[in-house]
Amino acid sequence: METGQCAIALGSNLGDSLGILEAALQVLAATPNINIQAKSSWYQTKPIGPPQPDYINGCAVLQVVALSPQQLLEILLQTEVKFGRVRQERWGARTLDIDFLLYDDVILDTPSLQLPHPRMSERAFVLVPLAEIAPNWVEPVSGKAIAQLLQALDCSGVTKLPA
Ligand SMILES: Nc1ncnc2c1ncn2[C@@H]1O[C@H](COP(=O)(O)OP(=O)(O)OP(=O)(O)O)[C@@H](O)[C@H]1O
Ligand SMILES: Nc1nc2c(c(=O)[nH]1)N=C(CO)CN2
Repeated sequence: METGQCAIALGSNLGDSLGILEAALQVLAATPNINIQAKSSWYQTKPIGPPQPDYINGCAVLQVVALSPQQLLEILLQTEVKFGRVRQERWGARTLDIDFLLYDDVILDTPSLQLPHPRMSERAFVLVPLAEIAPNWVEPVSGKAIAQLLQALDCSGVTKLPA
């Protein structure tokens, strides 16, 4: 059966963020046709957007079997809902945000799903953890590897948490 490699970013800045993020990864690991191949450290990050508490962010690489990009997005959105995500202000505080970053070298531009995630390359809170687990993955729009994209960013607001 067809397999794919996907990268996701997770973030939380409301409630027991670390507990929520770990539990979300467990839910994904227990989902049929999804295997977690790598998981980054967690990072405390300064909020981008409106004033709000610091976030905890991290990334994971998933191997998926017989799941289209749209099907994986649905699973990620359902997982957000499970952890009480209520959609409010754009870029405002949330218990769980999961962004779908990459699916192999797929480029997609539909109303419900854009791949690669269009804002990933400008976000140190995404690229720092992703570079830890997938530094050589080439972002297909820029043609640049994650580690190379990261060199252009200011990472001063991103602090690794102890394991
Ligand atoms: N690559 C993607 N990952 C996640 N959601 C996406 C993606 N591309 C499009 N979407 C759509 O965007 C919506 C998610 O928006 P959401 O409110 O989570 O954005 P945000 O997290 O506030 O902002 P940002 O997208 O800048 O991280 C989803 O309903 C989904 O259909
Ligand atoms: N540091 C940080 N800032 C953010 C984040 C996030 O995950 N981390 N998510 C946002 C909404 O997508 C808006 N701002």
